[in-house]
Amino acid sequence: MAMIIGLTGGIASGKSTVSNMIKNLGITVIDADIEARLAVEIGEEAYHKIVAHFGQSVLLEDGAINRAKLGEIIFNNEQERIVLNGIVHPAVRKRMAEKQEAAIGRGESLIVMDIPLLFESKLTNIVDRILLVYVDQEIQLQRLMERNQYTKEEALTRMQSQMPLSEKKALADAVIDNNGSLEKTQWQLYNVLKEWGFKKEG
Ligand SMILES: CC(C)(COP(=O)(O)OP(=O)(O)OC[C@H]1O[C@@H](n2cnc3c(N)ncnc32)[C@H](O)[C@@H]1O)[C@@H](O)C(=O)NCCC(=O)NCCS
Ligand SMILES: Nc1ncnc2c1ncn2[C@@H]1O[C@H](COP(=O)(O)OP(=O)(O)OP(=O)(O)O)[C@@H](O)[C@H]1O
Repeated sequence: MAMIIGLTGGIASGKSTVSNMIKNLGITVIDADIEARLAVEIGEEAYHKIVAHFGQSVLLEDGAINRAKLGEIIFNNEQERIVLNGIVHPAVRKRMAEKQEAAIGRGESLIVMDIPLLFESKLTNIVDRILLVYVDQEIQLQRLMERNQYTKEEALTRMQSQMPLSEKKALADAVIDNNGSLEKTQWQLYNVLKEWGFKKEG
């Protein structure tokens, strides 16, 4: 039986950073953000539903989804966010389940699902263990503003559209504190994986 680890956190808490460390160990990581991008490519079912609801104004000249524009709408309006989630999330779940089946078929014993909204979308039942990447709110804000060149307000509206990391902390099986250096984060990751039965080869 494969063990499925749900890797979660908050926006800019360091999930991709940790997920890259996990991939470097040869473990398959299935990334919800990537699947969500693929699910809304031109021609996909979710793409058509987005255009039908949000209109042509959320499209770029080449017809692709204007992610900045759609983000502006949904991070400032909960109702619209619920509509978008309702369109995109079923397709993401389906795509992730297919990739998980394929990894199990290859005989992999540890599979990581990187799901930013694991708690918000009530997906905790699809994983065996939950690993949370945690940072303090101030650092989260600072890293998000820096990475995306957002104003403080833009960054805060995005953070506020998610469950606070302090609440997620209490619901996780293990927590990686990513306030410090990358070395400290890497060390914590090794310890958790070791505790959960992962043996590094070589
Ligand atoms: C609104 C969109 C177009 C903005 O795209 P953009 O390229 O700016 O951001 P990206 O997709 O890289 O997401 C960055 C982070 O934003 C946060 N986030 C994204 N969508 C949501 C949401 N609906 N609610 C809360 N937080 C969200 C997550 O922490 C995610 O890791 C895009 O995020 C989207 O399609 N969201 C809906 C699908 C979704 O929920 N994706 C997240 C995981 S399935
Ligand atoms: N320990 C750290 N020290 C300094 N900077 C860090 C650290 N961990 C991550 N960062 C930086 O913080 C930013 C957010 O990290 P990352 O992109 O991994 O977060 P994320 O949780 O995957 O975000 P999102 O959900 O928005 O995609 C990035 O610019 C990254 O380089």
